[in-house]
Amino acid sequence: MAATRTPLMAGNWKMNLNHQEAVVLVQKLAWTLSDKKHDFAKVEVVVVPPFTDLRSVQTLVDGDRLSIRYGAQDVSVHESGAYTGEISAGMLAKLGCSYVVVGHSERREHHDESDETVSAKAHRALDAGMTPIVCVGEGLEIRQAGEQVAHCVAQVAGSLAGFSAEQVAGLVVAYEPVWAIGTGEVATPDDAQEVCAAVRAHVRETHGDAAADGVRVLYGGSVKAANVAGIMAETDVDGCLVGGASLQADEFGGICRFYDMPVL
Ligand SMILES: O=C[C@H](O)COP(=O)(O)O
Repeated sequence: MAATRTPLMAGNWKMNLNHQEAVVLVQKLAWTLSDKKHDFAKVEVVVVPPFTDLRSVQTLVDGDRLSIRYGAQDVSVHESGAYTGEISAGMLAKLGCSYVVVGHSERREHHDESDETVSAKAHRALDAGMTPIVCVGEGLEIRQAGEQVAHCVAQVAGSLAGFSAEQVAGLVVAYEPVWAIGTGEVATPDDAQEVCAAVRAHVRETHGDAAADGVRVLYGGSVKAANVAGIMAETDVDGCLVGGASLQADEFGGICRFYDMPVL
């Protein structure tokens, strides 16, 4: 983690928690962090609930003037129209979303999303004033073949197609090795650093120093309060995209306060 970039902890709830449960969790998280006098300027805290929870989260965040930010798990490539079941970037922006996750491995796997689709979604998010969190990552076979860097860099190249250097500087890329998602199989800090550094080096090559120094690269995959400090000690890891552990306020609160945690 470099001092020039604000660390970002984003909790991706996936398809968990209804809108009432969402309010309870965000309230608990806010209390937990406020108890510890969390400085949100020091570590940015984001929750990424299902679409159906967003309006309730917005009402709570606005009403209680919380510093927690929130985002959506996906967005349509289309602006509006006859696309049943789709949610547009404009709708999400209107709900006060700051971030949109695009190209999560579960979307790439279960919905066949290509880098081209991911790029189109990232453009929609950015055009609507939100920050895309662009996910990349390799499956177990690619990891075993030692091709994780080439694979992830290619995904980044495809997913960031058409973005200017200035735009890339404000983006977030999340490296999530698929074999470490929800499995308890956390990548080592060295594994995380290897790919995060390669992503940044690629951005430096294609978009220049300002973009490479600005883009935040997160790690995701079985992150917990107990292992977050070691991961965050790596130079090119600027935060975490957290799944399961973000469903518990205490655990996610601990992750957000990684600097209080022991390095294992
Ligand atoms: O978006 C989050 C990631 O898929 C990681 O999920 P996990 O923390 O449950 O392994």
